[in-house]
Amino acid sequence: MIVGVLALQGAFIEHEQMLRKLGVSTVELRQKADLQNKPDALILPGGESTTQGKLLKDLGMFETIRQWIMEGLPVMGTCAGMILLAKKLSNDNKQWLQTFPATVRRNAYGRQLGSFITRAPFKGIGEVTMNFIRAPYIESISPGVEVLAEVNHHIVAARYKKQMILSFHPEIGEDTRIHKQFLQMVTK
Ligand SMILES: NC(=O)CC[C@H](N)C(=O)O
Repeated sequence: MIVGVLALQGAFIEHEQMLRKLGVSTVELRQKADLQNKPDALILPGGESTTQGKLLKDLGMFETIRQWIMEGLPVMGTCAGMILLAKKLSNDNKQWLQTFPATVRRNAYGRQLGSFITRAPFKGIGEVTMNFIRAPYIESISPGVEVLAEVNHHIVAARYKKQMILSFHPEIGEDTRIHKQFLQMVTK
């Protein structure tokens, strides 16, 4: 299995390290030429969604990646990645790939003081540590979306078909269980 990690900006190296720990090969997607071979799954890392979205378009990568996801390529979007996948953003008039039928709020915990760590249950795993960094959360979901985790009554992780979105950063720390769950979704 080869997982493509979008490597334009943000926390992509940490995802690659997690996957390496799990014995999975990765390929960095940095430019259009990197999309010649379709990977078995995709990770859209945290970072700054506007920058990432613009780069995807400017580099001519946007349509291929959107098409791949629409065709069912499994994808995990964390933080900025969640924003890129959301069908709608409640507090931003931009929109990006729009493949995940949910409304997401950017910088939902505030811009400056919006970073924190907590522990909460994650469906199918149990309690996990969650690192929030100027994170979004999910304000509403469409039918067919499965909630995977909630913190303070806000949805912070969800799944729709082969797409998984997370408000927090599962690539921080030593816990590989969320990546493992994602890989199970890829192989099923
Ligand atoms: N850690 C993150 O990915 C933060 C996301 C960032 N606040 C954005 O709106 O793009």
